[in-house]
Amino acid sequence: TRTSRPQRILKAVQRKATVGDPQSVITAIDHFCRHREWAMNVGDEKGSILDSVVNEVSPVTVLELGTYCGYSTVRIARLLPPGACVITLEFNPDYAAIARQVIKWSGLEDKVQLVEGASGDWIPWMKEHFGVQAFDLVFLDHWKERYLPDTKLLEECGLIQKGTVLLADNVICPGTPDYLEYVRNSPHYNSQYYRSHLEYTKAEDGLEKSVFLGY
Ligand SMILES: C[C@H](C[C@H]1O[C@@H](n2cnc3c(N)ncnc32)[C@H](O)[C@@H]1O)NC(=O)c1cc(-c2ccc(F)cc2)cc(O)c1O
Ligand SMILES: [Mg+2]
Repeated sequence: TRTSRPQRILKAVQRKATVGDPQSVITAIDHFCRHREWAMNVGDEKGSILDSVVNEVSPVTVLELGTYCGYSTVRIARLLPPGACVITLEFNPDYAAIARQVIKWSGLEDKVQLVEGASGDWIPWMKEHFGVQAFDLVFLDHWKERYLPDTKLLEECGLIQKGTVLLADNVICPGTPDYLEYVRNSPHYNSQYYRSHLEYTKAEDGLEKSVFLGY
C-alpha cells in the first residue's frame, strides 16, 4: 500500500479530531484501530488503567519508552499539570515523525519532549541532557526484551528513586517474562498486575505496576 499504517492513523486524526482537543485525538485513533486497522497503541481499555495510574502518581517527570504514533504520549500528557512533562523515546524515525504531528494536533507539544533514538543510548544522558533528577513515572512500551535491561540501566543511572512507579504494557501479550520475574521477586519493588486485554481484541494482556521501595 502507498501509505504506512502510522500515516493512515495520522490521517484519521486530521479528519476526525479537533486541533487542541486531546480526547478527540484519542477517540479518533481508537475508532480507527477498532473499526479499520488494528495497531499497537495501548488502546482504550488499558489506556483507562494508564490514566488512573497517572492520576494517582501525579508525576512531574514521566519517561515513556516506545512512542510509536504518540497515542499513549497524548493520554499521559493530557493529564499532566503545568510544569510537568513527558520525555518519550522512539527509535524509528518514520514513527517519530508521525508522533510529532499527532502530539501537535492534540496541542500538547509544550508538555512533551520526543527524542528520536534508542532507549539504551539515551537513558545514560537523561540527567545531563534534560536535567532530570529521577523519574516519577516510567511507562515501558518498547521492545519487550528491552524492558529488563533498560530498567536495570535506569537503576544504575540513578533515574529510579524511592517511590518511582514503573508501568509496563504487554506483560502477557507479547509478554515480558524476564521483566515480570525481576520486578515480582525483587525486594526493592512492590508489584501488582492489572488484568486487561490486548488493545482492540479479546486476548488477555495487562499492565504491571511496580513501585520502587528504595535500596
Ligand atoms: C515496540 C513497539 C512500540 C514502539 O517501540 C519502539 N521501540 C522499540 N525499541 C525501542 C528502543 N529500544 N528505544 C526506543 N523505541 C523503541 C518501536 O519502534 C515501536 O514504535 N511495541 C510493540 O511491538 C507492541 C506489539 C504488540 C503486539 C501484540 C500482539 C501481536 F500479535 C503483535 C504485536 C502490542 C503492543 O502493545 C506493543 O507495544
Ligand atoms: Mg504496547
